[in-house]
Amino acid sequence: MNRSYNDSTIAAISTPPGAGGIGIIRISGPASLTILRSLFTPKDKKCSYQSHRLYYGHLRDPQSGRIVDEVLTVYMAAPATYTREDVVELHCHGSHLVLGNVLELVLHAGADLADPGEFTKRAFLNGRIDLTQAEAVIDILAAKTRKGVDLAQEQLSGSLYHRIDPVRQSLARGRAVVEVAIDFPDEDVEIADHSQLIRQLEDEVVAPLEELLAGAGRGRLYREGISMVIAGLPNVGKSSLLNTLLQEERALVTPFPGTTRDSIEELIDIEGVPVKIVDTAGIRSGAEEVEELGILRARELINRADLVLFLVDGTAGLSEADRTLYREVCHKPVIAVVNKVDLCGGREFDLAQLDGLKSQVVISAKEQIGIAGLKKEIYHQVVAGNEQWEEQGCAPNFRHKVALRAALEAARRVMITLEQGLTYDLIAVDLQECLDCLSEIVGETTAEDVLDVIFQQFCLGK
Ligand SMILES: Nc1nc2c(c(=O)[nH]1)N(C=O)[C@@H](CNc1ccc(C(=O)N[C@@H](CCC(=O)O)C(=O)O)cc1)CN2
Ligand SMILES: Nc1nc2c(ncn2[C@@H]2O[C@H](COP(=O)(O)OP(=O)(O)OP(=O)(O)O)[C@@H](O)[C@H]2O)c(=O)[nH]1
Ligand SMILES: [Mg+2]
Repeated sequence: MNRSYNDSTIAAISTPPGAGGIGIIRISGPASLTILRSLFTPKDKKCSYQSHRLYYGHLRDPQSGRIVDEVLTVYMAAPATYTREDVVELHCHGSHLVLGNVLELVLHAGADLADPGEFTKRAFLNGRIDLTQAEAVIDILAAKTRKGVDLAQEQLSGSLYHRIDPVRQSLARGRAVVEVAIDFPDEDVEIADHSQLIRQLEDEVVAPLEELLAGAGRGRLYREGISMVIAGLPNVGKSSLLNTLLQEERALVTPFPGTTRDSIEELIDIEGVPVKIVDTAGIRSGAEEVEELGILRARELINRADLVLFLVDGTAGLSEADRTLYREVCHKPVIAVVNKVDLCGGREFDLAQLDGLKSQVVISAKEQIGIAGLKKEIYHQVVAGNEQWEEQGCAPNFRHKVALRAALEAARRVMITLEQGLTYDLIAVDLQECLDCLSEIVGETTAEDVLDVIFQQFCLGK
């Protein structure tokens, strides 16, 4: 598909701000080569700018003739480029000041500053990639774990598109059959076999859509991750556990209760799931003012958490205060973690007294005992009941999920109408509705404002 697009030439710094070895300015559009010629003095004066070849030389301010940077440049001729338009890249020294100077010259030579995501938007509008692939580019840049990157790379290579496209084809075939029946009512053209059409819808539309929808939870998990709060009485070892999970002395640890006041958040990767760990102030009554504020915040964080690690001190035994705190957190998914097992000689602590507790782990945060088991238990809790996520290939995002759901509803309506032998007009409408929802996912009928929202999530230069 080829959407129309304006014929401006755009430019941006495509490497991150700050100092780096190399910084790249990317230019896309019909004036790219003219702009290159006007700024670049190649070492080889007879250089012919063959496509996809790197050329050494200097960028100069055309007005003063002053050298702005020593560079490598590449011209890539349309359509075999990232955007399908003529593209030029200027590989400069990675100083933001140098890149700023060069960009200014490029804009002066006739380019417009690219909007965030505009290069990728052009790749989409010019039909090189579909919308799910463009979204995958965002996901690659935003992924928090290697697994997240893997899933995004799969989607970039078209995995989601290739799951949705056959469903669309099947719907289009079904629609053709129904339309013939609508167009020739007098000739008594009937859909030959309702049950066959129903079967086709079930196998080729409903089942694949259900499977894709089931993967949406997985998409959310690996994209957004979960928030896990470490909660417990003062001094049970919460900050020690944070440090051990991070393998870094991030939080202060002292033998004095009431050490942590402000909450501390850090991200770790548990089997590919981004887990935000939050260390909180130990909860107790009668604390002084500053500590009390920390405790208030701890309670808020517990309420917002996806998972609570309820930490208790294995040497001290389960106190009344522990029980009270447990009652506060037990409306959440909870793992009870018995700490300081190095001091209590591996003696298991009876947490059966805690109502409804399903999961318990024994560790030593200080001596790093039982940490692998704890991580396994965290992962188990996070995917509980969704183990099939491991095997599935696609990870639809929220936008895909909403459209998949609407498509599925429309497909089910078609089946019901067929079963009840109602009019073909109704069937045609719902088939089209289903098709439209899927076309929206891959970007063929997506409204301009939705596209804007998607591409605004990109960073500059992408
Ligand atoms: N220097 C540089 N590195 C980069 C990029 C870039 O734009 N510039 N990329 C930017 O994100 C990524 C690479 N992605 C790309 C994807 C497609 C095409 C491309 O030219 N595709 C054409 C031609 C393929 C071919 O030669 O067969 C096509 O698909 O038609 C280029 C880069 C990562 N590294
Ligand atoms: N022997 C032993 N000591 C531990 C263990 N975990 C923590 N400690 C000690 O317990 C004390 C309190 O540890 P912290 O990690 O500061 O405890 P906390 O729960 O963060 O305390 P607050 O921030 O005051 O709520 C420190 O002296 C730690 O060295 C453990 O597994 N074994
Ligand atoms: Mg602490």
